[in-house]
Amino acid sequence: MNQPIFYLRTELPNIKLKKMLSLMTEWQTGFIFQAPSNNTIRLAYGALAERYFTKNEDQFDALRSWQSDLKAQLATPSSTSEGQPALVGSFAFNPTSEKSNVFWGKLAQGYFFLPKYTVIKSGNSTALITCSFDAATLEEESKLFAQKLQRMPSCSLTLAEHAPLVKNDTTLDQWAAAVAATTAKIQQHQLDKVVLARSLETNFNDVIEPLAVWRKLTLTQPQTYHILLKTAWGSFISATPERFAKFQEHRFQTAAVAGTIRRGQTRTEDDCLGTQLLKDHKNLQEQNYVLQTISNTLRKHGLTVRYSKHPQLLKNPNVQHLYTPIMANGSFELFKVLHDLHPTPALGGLPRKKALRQIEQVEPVTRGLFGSPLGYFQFDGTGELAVGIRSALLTGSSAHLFAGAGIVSESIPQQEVAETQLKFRPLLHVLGDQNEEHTDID
Ligand SMILES: C=C(O[C@@H]1C=C(C(=O)O)C=C[C@H]1O)C(=O)O
Repeated sequence: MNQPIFYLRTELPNIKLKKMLSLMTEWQTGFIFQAPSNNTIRLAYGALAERYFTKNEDQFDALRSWQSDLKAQLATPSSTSEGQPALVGSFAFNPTSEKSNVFWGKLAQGYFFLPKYTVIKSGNSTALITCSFDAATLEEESKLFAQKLQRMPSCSLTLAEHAPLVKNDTTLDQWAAAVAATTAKIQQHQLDKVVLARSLETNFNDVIEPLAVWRKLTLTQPQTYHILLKTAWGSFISATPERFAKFQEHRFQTAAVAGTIRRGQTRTEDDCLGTQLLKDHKNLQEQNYVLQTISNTLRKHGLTVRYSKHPQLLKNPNVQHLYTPIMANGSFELFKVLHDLHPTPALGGLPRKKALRQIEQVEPVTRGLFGSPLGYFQFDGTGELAVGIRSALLTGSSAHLFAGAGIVSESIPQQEVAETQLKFRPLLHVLGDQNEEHTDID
C-alpha cells in the first residue's frame, strides 16, 4: 500500500455553512473541527485512508508511524500549512481497558482518517483540498465536489420533533457510591485525585441527525470547541472548552482546566460564584494538580514552560472553571509529548497509574473516546487537539452523554452528582430536553 497520494487545493467562492453541513449528511465518514473564538471551520468528507487503533496499542506512536508513512507517499510538494490535508480523528481514553466496549463499536480504541475532501472555511475565504490516489482524476474530482457543494439546497438542518426524550440514568447510585469509595481512599492517602465519569443514556422516537446537533451546539455554546467525528459506528460529538494541545515547530500550547462551579442567574451572582471558585481550596487543589503535572511533563521534554501564577475563570453557559493557559517553547518530539501528557489529571488523576486503576475498577461506564484528545494533525507538524468532554456518542435514535468530575479528599458525592448533571446540560438542551433538572452546586 505504498501508492502515491496526490492532493489539490482550490479556492471556492463564498458558500454557506448550511450547504457544507447538508452535504456531509450524505457521507458516512466525516469530521468537523472549530476551535473557540476562531472563525475557521475544518470540514472533512470521506476517508481516503483510515487507521483504527487496536487494544493495548501505543496509539500515539501508531499515529506517528502512520503519519510518517503517509507523508512519504505524498506526491504533491507541500505548500502553505493552510493548503495541506490533515489526519483527523480521536484517540481513545485508555487502550488497555479490559471493560466491554461493544457499545463503542470499532471506534472503541480510537480512529483517525485522511479525508478525501476537506473544506476549510475561514471568514470569507473557503478552500477545498481534494486527495486522491489517481493524479489523472484529481482535478475532475475536485471540480465535481465543488459543484455539488455549490448546488446543495441550503435547507436548514433541524432535529426532528422528538417525543419527550427518555433518560435512563441507571448507574447514578453506583456512581455516587464510587465517588464515596474513592474519596475514602484519597483521605487514606492512597491517591491524590481521581476523575470519575458516568454516562446518561437518552432515547428518542426518531434518528438523531449529528449535523443538526453540531449546528445547535455552535449556537448555544459559542465559546467552546465544536467537534464532530461521524462514522458508520456512530458519531462522537463534543462541545468541550478544554484544549489538549495546539502545536507547531518549537511551540506547544495547552491548558489546565479543572474546578467547577455553576453560572449565576445575574451578573452579581455570577461574579460572586466566580470569586468563590477562585478562592475555594478544594477546587484550587484539583486545578493545581493538573497544572503541576502538565508543566512538569513539558519540562521533562526539555520545553521552557510559561503560565501565570493565578488561575483565571473560563465561563461557559452552564459552568465556570478554573483555567490556566500554558505556553511551552523549545524543540520537542510531538507524539512523545502527547503520549506523556494523556491523560492529564483533569481526566485521569494522580498518581496516574493508580488513578487509572481506580477508574477501571469503580466507574460504571466504558469511556471509549470520552476524555480523549481529538482533533487534527497536518503533515507539516502543526495541528490542534481538544479534550473530548461535554460529549456524547450518537447512534441511531440514542445518545449516550458523558460527564465526569474530579474527586479529591474534600469531595461530597451529592455535589459531584450535581456537577455531572450541570455538565450534561449543554447536550441535553440541544437534544431538546424540556425537563432539564435545575440542580445547583456551590
Ligand atoms: C471530566 C469533565 O471535566 C473535567 C473536570 C473538571 C472538574 O472536575 O472540575 C473540570 C473540567 C474538566 O477538566 C467533564 O466535563 O466531563
